[in-house]
Amino acid sequence: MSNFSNQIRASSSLIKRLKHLRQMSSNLVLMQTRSFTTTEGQRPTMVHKRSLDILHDPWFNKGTAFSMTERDRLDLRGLLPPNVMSTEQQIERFMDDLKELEVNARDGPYEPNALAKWRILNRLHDRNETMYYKVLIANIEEYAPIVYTPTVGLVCQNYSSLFRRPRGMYFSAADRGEMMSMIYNWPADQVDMIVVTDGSRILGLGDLGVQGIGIAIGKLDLYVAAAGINPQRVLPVMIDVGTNNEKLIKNPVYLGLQQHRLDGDEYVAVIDEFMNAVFTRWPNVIVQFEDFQSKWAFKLLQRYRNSYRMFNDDVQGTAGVAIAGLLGAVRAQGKPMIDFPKQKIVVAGAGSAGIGVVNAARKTMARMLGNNASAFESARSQFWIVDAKGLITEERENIDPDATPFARKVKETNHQGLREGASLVEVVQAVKPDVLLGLSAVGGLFSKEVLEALKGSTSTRPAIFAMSNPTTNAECTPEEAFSIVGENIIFASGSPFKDVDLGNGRIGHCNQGNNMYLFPGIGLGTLLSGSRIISDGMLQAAAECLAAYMTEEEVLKGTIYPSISSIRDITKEVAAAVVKEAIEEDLAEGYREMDARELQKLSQEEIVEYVKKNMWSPEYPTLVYKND
Ligand SMILES: NC(=O)c1ccc[n+]([C@@H]2O[C@H](COP(=O)([O-])OP(=O)(O)OC[C@H]3O[C@@H](n4cnc5c(N)ncnc54)[C@H](O)[C@@H]3O)[C@@H](O)[C@H]2O)c1
Ligand SMILES: O=C(O)C[C@H](O)C(=O)O
Ligand SMILES: [Mg+2]
Repeated sequence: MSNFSNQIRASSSLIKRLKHLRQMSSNLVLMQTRSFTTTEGQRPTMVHKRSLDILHDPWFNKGTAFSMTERDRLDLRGLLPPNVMSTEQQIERFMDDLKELEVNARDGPYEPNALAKWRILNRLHDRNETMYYKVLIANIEEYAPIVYTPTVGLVCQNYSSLFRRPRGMYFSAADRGEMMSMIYNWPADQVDMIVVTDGSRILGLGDLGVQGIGIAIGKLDLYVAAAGINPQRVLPVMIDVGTNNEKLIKNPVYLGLQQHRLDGDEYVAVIDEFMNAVFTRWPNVIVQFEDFQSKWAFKLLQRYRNSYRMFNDDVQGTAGVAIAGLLGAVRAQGKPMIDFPKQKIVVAGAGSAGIGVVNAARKTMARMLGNNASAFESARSQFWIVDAKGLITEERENIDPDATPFARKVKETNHQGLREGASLVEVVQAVKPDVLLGLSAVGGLFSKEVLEALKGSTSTRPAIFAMSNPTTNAECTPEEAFSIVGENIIFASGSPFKDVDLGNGRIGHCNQGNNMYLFPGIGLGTLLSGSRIISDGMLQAAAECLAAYMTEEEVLKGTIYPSISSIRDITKEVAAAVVKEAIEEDLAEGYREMDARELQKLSQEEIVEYVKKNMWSPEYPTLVYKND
């Protein structure tokens, strides 16, 4: 009996325990269901789309809020900026932007509605590419300053707020080991042109991190508008290795990795992995490096230029544009170009752009002087380089190896009454240069004192190149240059300025000395020649073509660069010059049905025609549905 009652007691307690367990598990289910309901709001939605088709579908798009798992499973990895955001952060970003609209729209004193114009154009770009490029090409003079320099700088500064629909690809430090598979998330089978930046030096605006993608987009707009590269075959890329901009690291709505930049071998490994991935998928692509800080610009150029089809626009494109302008300035003095090696040139700025220019200018001078060792040595002495620490001489401590060949010798500086670290004013006063060229990113560096000193120039027509971007970083304005130095000068700036009214119907012409006159033609010419690399000769041919584009009459009037309204024509000519040089150097391997042997047979006119025929124009094709 006791056994029986014991059994009853045991089984009733078992039943109780079971009941309790059931209750607990049903509570758990309830809790799970509740928590599921509160965090997600609904059961998963089944989608039959992937990749850009989701991002472009307003029903499904979550923008930066796609989780990493979703990004992986929906083939979105790399198509969005790396920072995964909550809905609250997204809304904060949107509201900030909406409320700041009026304050942010202005770009300097000239353009009160710059950002508003950019937004309208950008929306058109998202909806209808053909129409966008038709508008851009037909109005290039008016809208290049919006989609490109200078407003693109303001766009990059505000990109975390302005970001709407993603464009291009993002590879981040967190994607190491994944890039080869991520590159296949890009929906186009063929890509001809990539512009890549790591955002470390955007124009003269410093480290803008992931927001620098705007500059790659702006450069590719010119590739399409000026060079006729098919917009379906361009790819803007941002390599986000972090940022050293503390404001961005602390900004809750920043779109990029909120960590300091990778450096050293770790950094190089990321860029190597990216290059390997893109050239594996698209062996014929051309990669333009843009706005990398000088520290890496030269190193990466040397690392890749003999094995990949790549170039650095800030180092090589800028150098070519500056040489064309410098040769124009010689002609504008009524002298033959061959007099270039006699020019005394003071350069303010020893970064990727400044050093790129002096290296190329020295080589050009040396070639004119006979292209031997003594010519090369004598060309060196035509340059005086001033950086943030003043004149660079042999006595400079920890001198940057890229600047070393241009360090002035102590004997020379003593002779001129100069010394290590002499100020820009002192250098201009002592040297009395023919040319004062600024690539310093310091707005107003060519102060009243500096320009006054330039009045002592020994040139009959001194030239001022205020090449830093954007507008606020120009070393001086054309008004300052013409009013202080005199009417008989040559003036060029990196960002566009209006011509100056000198009174009595005379105008002071303001040239735009920007690498936009070369990079589209360098890219197009390389593509159409099928050259495996971009040689010095091809770059030189591009620069000489730009220099020769201006007539004697134009140059004598002070116009040393073409108007942007003819950028499509000048790009065609530059591309043809690049193709021709590639053929002459036996680098041209051909493009599509035009093989290397066919290319060899083309005359100069036929090369130009070949280039013209291969430039894409924005026309609607007839679309036909194909069910495969
Ligand atoms: N017009 C164009 O086509 C074109 C092309 C490339 C670059 N840029 C412009 O050139 C500028 C520089 O680019 P970067 O890549 O060489 O940048 P960078 O930061 O590497 O170099 C800037 C250089 O300027 C020097 N500098 C700073 N303050 C100075 C001062 N007070 N006096 C003299 N020198 C000073 C620095 O020491 C450094 O050597 C940027 O504004 C960029 O937009 C223009
Ligand atoms: O982007 C430009 O307008 C020119 C140049 O590449 C720059 O970095 O300033
Ligand atoms: Mg640049």
